[in-house]
Amino acid sequence: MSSHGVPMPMISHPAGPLTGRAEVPGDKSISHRSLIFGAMAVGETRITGLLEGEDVLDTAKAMRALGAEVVQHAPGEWSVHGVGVGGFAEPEDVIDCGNSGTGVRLIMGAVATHDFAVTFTGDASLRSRPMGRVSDPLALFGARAVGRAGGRLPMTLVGASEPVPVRYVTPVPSAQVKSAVLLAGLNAPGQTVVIEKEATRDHTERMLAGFGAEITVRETEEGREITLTGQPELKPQEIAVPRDPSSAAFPVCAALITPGSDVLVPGIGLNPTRAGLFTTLREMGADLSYENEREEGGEPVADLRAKFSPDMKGIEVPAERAASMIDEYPILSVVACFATGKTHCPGVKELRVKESDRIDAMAVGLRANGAVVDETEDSFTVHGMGPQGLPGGGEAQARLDHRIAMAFLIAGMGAKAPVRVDDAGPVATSFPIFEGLMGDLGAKLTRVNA
Ligand SMILES: O=C(O)C1=C[C@@H](OP(=O)(O)O)[C@@H](O)[C@H](O)C1
Ligand SMILES: C=C(OP(=O)(O)O)C(=O)O
Repeated sequence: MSSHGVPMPMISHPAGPLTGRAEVPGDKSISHRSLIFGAMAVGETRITGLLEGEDVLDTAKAMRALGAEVVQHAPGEWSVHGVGVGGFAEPEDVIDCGNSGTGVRLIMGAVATHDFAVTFTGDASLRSRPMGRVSDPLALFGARAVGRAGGRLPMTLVGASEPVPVRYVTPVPSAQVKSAVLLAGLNAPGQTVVIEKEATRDHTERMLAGFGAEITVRETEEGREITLTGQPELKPQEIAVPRDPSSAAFPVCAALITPGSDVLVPGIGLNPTRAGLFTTLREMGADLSYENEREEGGEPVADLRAKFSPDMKGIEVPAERAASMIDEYPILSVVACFATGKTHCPGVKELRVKESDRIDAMAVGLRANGAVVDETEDSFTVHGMGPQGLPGGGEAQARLDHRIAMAFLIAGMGAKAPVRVDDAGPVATSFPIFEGLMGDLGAKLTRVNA
């Protein structure tokens, strides 16, 4: 079920070879930021390759509600006429961010240093996720938040009328928390400093610098320290959004586990804060190569070529790598079923507060399809079954989580028997063309009645 629909069950049947070219959509993290930063610049930002998934479309609506002019000109081609830092207007209604943690947390940051109140909500998944991790640091700027028990949405944020700059050490490895503080800092006078002990994706730092903000990053004993000078005039940009490595993960992993496959996934951003899955797969012995390596918009980019890999081995995934592949653990746990030996993933407590509890969702769904998975509060282990792979034949619950739905649909392609997913609707939040794209490669996905 998407935030507005009925459940859409889907069955993924064991597939023949998957072959061809998989042009995945634009990066979700960069798409949200293009719209939000564009809305805070003075003048017109033009965007190509924007991800038109539900999460990003909800952010576009929110930017309109705050006073920016956001226009779609053609598929993927958008413009945002920004209102300048400090220029947002009080929205007339509640802001509904649907399924998107990134959307709600970044927008909460962006409005926290404006002198008005905004009420935020989302779908059942987003309403279950913790927002205190954002409202706590925003209180340091002078904002006040009232939400449901446990810091859940709906939540009303009363912005600071006289914001002060903040120094904040993030207590969890989260680019959303870091970004919320930096966005609030944009409209506070003086320098806002965020320190993160573990580096998380750095799109906010890179893009704000591109928009002309004064932002510096240095390594200190405490961690990675980011200093932003408040109240800049952000200059509008031309942004070409690179293709999303988190979406590329699905056709890549499908090829690795499906006999005879050879798939090319062109133009994928390999920013080191995002590319942990591909490093892990190569360590496991996957036949995954980077072709035509180049730079685009200051980011490393390559075409990924993935081939069926019957000789993968289970590995210990370093905990330090977790942030750089945090959204990819569901699909990694599927690939791990097809490797020989155990794959152990420590340091992944954050998976418990995503769109679903992803450790539990994967463990339960994989077990229902014949795998052995152990879990602790902050880790899990998949007992690989070697090239004979996953038996399949079971159902998995998507739990309003796009990555869980897609991971199990990919599992069915390499499994011995079909895998049924109770609801493929959430896939549209980040990868609206998934069904057609995988079908064109040779996957057999069928929609069934609820
Ligand atoms: O900043 C971002 O764009 C994101 C940060 C990550 O969340 P956390 O900040 O909660 O780790 C990630 O899981 C999410 O898909 C996108
Ligand atoms: C965690 C994710 O997204 P968000 O936090 O933006 O809902 C994701 O896309 O895997």
